[in-house]
Amino acid sequence: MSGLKATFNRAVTAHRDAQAHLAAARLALDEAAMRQPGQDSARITADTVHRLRALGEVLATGWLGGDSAAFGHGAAQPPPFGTEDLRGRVAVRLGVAGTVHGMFPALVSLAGGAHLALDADARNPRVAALLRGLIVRLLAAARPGRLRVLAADTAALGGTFVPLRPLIAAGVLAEPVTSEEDVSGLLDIAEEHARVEQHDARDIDELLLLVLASTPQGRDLTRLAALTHAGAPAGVCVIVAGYPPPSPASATPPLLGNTSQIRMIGEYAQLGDPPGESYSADGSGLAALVRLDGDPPPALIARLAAELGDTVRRASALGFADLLPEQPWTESSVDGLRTMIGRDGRTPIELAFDDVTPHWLVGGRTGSGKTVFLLDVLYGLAARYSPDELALYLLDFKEGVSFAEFVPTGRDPSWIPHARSVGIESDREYGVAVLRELRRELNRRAAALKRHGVTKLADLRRDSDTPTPRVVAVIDEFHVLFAGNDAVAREAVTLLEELARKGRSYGIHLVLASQSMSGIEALYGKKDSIFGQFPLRVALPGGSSILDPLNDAAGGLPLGSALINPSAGLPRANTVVRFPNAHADGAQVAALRHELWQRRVPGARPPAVFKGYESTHVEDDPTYRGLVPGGRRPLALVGRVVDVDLSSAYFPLDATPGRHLAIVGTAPTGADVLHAATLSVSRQHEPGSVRFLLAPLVATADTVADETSAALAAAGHQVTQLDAAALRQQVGEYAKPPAEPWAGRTYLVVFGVDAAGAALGLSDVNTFKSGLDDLRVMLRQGPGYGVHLLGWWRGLRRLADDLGGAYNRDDIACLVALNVPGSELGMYLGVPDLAYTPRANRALLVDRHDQRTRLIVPYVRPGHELDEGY
Ligand SMILES: Nc1ncnc2c1ncn2[C@@H]1O[C@H](COP(=O)(O)OP(=O)(O)OP(=O)(O)O)[C@@H](O)[C@H]1O
Repeated sequence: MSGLKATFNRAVTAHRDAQAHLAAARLALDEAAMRQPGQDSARITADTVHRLRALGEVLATGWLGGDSAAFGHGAAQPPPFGTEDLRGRVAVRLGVAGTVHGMFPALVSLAGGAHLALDADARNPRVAALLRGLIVRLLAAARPGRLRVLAADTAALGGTFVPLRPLIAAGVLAEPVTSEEDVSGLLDIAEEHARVEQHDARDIDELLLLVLASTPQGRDLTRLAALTHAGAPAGVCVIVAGYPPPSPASATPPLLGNTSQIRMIGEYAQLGDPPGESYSADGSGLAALVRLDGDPPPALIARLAAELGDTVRRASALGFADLLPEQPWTESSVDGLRTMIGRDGRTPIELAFDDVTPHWLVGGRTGSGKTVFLLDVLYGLAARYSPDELALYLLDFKEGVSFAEFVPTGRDPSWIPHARSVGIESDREYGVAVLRELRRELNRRAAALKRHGVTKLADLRRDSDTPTPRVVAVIDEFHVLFAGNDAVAREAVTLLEELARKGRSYGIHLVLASQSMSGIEALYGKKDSIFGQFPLRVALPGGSSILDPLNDAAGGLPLGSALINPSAGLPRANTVVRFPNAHADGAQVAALRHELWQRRVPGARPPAVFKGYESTHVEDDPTYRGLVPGGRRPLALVGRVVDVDLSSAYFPLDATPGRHLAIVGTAPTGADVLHAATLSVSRQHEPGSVRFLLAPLVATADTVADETSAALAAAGHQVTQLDAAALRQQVGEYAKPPAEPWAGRTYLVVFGVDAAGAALGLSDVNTFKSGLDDLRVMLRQGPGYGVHLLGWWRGLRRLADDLGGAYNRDDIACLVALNVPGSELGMYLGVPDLAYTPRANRALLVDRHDQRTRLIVPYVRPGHELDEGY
């Protein structure tokens, strides 16, 4: 008993000796600020907060029985706001303890390698309040930038930290994690932090405070224990509730190091001996029960959040402008490209496309900030390097507008002069077209190196006057490319593999971004061969799948931060950076884009743009506008090819048997395609030199047929309307050799050929031949006399029947398939693995004579609604 009494005396004497009146005054202040429930918020002034912080520091230096002289700051001159750098131990108040001699603050040693454990978890409201109070006190005491708090609450799903929400909202406190998986992620971050701090022999840069509202289990508890043993240089402080966990007597939980243990006894707490010191001779801790401070009043938290939020924002403010160089376009990309992408604490972090990290893999769940991160990178690069040093290919597969701001629009004519092609809501086929284009560029560069007799791109750049910019190709949601084990996916894999393997030597760099890698590995056993070439991994929140399976540090990342790993995701190579939100700085981004655009060389071309959702009109096609009479072979234009340049999709109609056009499918777009094909051939003939026989056989096409007829007539062409019977008769005529070969071309334009089935089935009374017999002869011989059929069939079966079976399918060599199932089409064409999925605004162009198969955007008339029912 006398030992205990001596301890009390020591505690109280320490205070008395150290200007007890000052301590008492501060205690009173503390009580006023922290303990009075329902306190009038008007009384909590900035001054109160300042003084609270001051108290934090005084308490920190005035450990019981320690250096009492440290109290000598004097109440009149409280230490300045947030001064604690948390490099060594600090003492933080838990509550008050009392003896017969009076009350004194009960302090616990934290930081500097000291930790705290509570035997009840945060489901105990007093424990929850204590955790909140400790976080508030430490935040209040810490110098801005010196303390980072990560909190986990699997016990109450985050409820423990709800009262601290103003601090979370202000960015002072990271969003607490609530799942065991995310707790593992926090431990990863803490371990990484410890490793980095220990490595760097200098003082710790930042204290990481890990607050766990309950004790993790199994391996994670072992990891937590290891952190408590890591010592002061690790810069980690653990506060864990619910330790030791209830466990069978046989299983002893891993021992925590340098940890004060608190035992909850009803509404009191019993404080164990601080690490390395003792209150008692027998090691039983402080022999006075501690009445824990209650919750910090909400108004106080709000004030603190406002002040700290401001300071934090100012101290660590990271705006889009911070990523930009002083002067645009001054860097050379000979040895690589580099740009700043954000900060780790206060340290700026640069990433590079060079020999070490030629390609990047970016992962993160939807909404994790992938687009923003990519925009930061792209604008950072575009501001540093001129278009002679950098070219961009941007490809986005998702619905949205990731890269839309890089291309001119009706409202804003500017574009990023580095952008060569931009795909928005792209098709997989467009993706493959871009990859093919990149391979062509790679081959061009390989040939140029050979020609110049050099082996390195840098040497080629020195030897040649032609700029050879480094190429960065960004593919957002690239997993879409692999969706479906078909020819498109296979080609994409092959191209990606080649580009990833050889790109480094030729200055072609890939950035693949995705929300998920699952599926890709299952489909192709090629994960390693492709992704092994992507040493730089950028994991945003939820992006662990791009890291090594043992590296789940991305689990607890807050929005606006990314884990950078230049070792293909291996654990222990992580750096967490914060990156600015380019979306939030819209005006600055637009200003930069305009500035770069103004700097473009005169005559620079805007990027080729593919917008997957946009329909296309023949009138806008430069090829169409350039058509004039007199060409050697008339071209029937049907749409735009889904390729990098969106080239015109057409069929040359020459004298080869079978040069006719069949548009197939029930989609009303069929009539529009026929309209475009007819108008395009009409532009290539002088009026009067050609005949158009127009058969509108189905009601759905009447409007289009009338428009076609009117447009032809307006252009001065001769147009004759046919019904089914007249069509049958004309087909009979054209099955015979004309009296005068090459009297001029004739185009039979039939809207709904299938509707002529009955008429074509009739036999000629003289020749006994059916219209179908005549049709087949006409199809073979007609082109030789300048007769071409342009027809829309609504079913593939009807077309096959009209031709007399698949054997005759070359009799109409030019096909535009709309909503025809890929398997049916493949069977008809004799191509079993045909990769075609019918969808609105797309068609497949097949030219049987030159073995061309292309996905196209078929022409529609302006105002045509996209077909439904796919
Ligand atoms: N650095 C940041 N700081 C603050 N907020 C950010 C930051 N980066 C992104 N955000 C916000 O997160 C939200 C999602 O960002 P973003 O659109 O980039 O995500 P995403 O991963 O591309 O999502 P999705 O895949 O659904 O398109 C946006 O509202 C954005 O403002």
